[in-house]
Amino acid sequence: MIVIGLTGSIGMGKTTTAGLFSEEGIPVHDADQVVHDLYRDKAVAQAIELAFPGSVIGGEVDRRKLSENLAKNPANFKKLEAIVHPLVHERERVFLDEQKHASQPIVLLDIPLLFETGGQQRVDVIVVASCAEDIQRQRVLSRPGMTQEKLDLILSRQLPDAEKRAHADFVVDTGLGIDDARRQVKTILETLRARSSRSGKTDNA
Ligand SMILES: CC(C)(COP(=O)(O)OP(=O)(O)OC[C@H]1O[C@@H](n2cnc3c(N)ncnc32)[C@H](O)[C@@H]1O)[C@@H](O)C(=O)NCCC(=O)NCCS
Ligand SMILES: Nc1ncnc2c1ncn2[C@@H]1O[C@H](COP(=O)(O)OP(=O)(O)OP(=O)(O)O)[C@@H](O)[C@H]1O
Repeated sequence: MIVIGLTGSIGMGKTTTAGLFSEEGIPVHDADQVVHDLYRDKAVAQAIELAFPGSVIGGEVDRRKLSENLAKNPANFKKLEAIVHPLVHERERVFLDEQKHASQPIVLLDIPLLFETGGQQRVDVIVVASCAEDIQRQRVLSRPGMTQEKLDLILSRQLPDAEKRAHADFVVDTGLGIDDARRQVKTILETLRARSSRSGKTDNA
């Protein structure tokens, strides 16, 4: 099974690109989505309320409250990540086991902090979603509740885009529109399938 690791800085188009892989029949595991789901879990919400009082509303983690806390004290990111990341990794392991049992030839892990958390070890191929910085800022700042301060805070915790691209096996340019990105994704999959059928032939020779 080929495990693709898809990453990219905030607003670069990871989720959209993951959706294009999904359209092509590739099973996708989305770490950001897992975090959002975990925040609705009672036990997780309790642990986060203990560490960050006032960040749980109605039994669920309120991401806006949590963001306000992090903006006041960015050192708290480490404390939050220590609670959340092991749970995300556990979900990821379960997903990979399930897909392996189902004999899926290619799967995709959408991991925003792939490089920052040593995730390169867990994947076979790295795809980076990227676009020009002005497009990225425009996209992110148009989101409700997003501020320049919050964007800068998140960017300060992410490996710069140029470094991500330098370490990628493939880059999907998401600044050219959805049809172009779809074509790029199809080409990546064709390349991976051709590679794996070549290596299959070599193994059997
Ligand atoms: C900071 C939080 C509250 C902001 O929530 P919000 O709904 O506004 O944003 P969302 O979760 O959609 O993330 C937006 C972007 O920020 C990135 N981001 C999120 N957490 C982090 C982090 N710890 N370090 C760097 N970038 C991060 C995301 O990957 C994404 O690209 C939330 O992202 C969070 O709880 N993060 C901690 C968990 C984490 O590390 N997630 C990353 C993937 S496992
Ligand atoms: N190929 C594309 N063509 C046109 N618009 C795109 C493309 N990819 C992404 N976008 C747009 O850019 C915005 C951000 O995309 P998306 O949510 O996929 O990014 P992300 O990297 O997952 O963001 P985050 O890091 O915050 O989770 C969305 O409005 C999306 O529609």
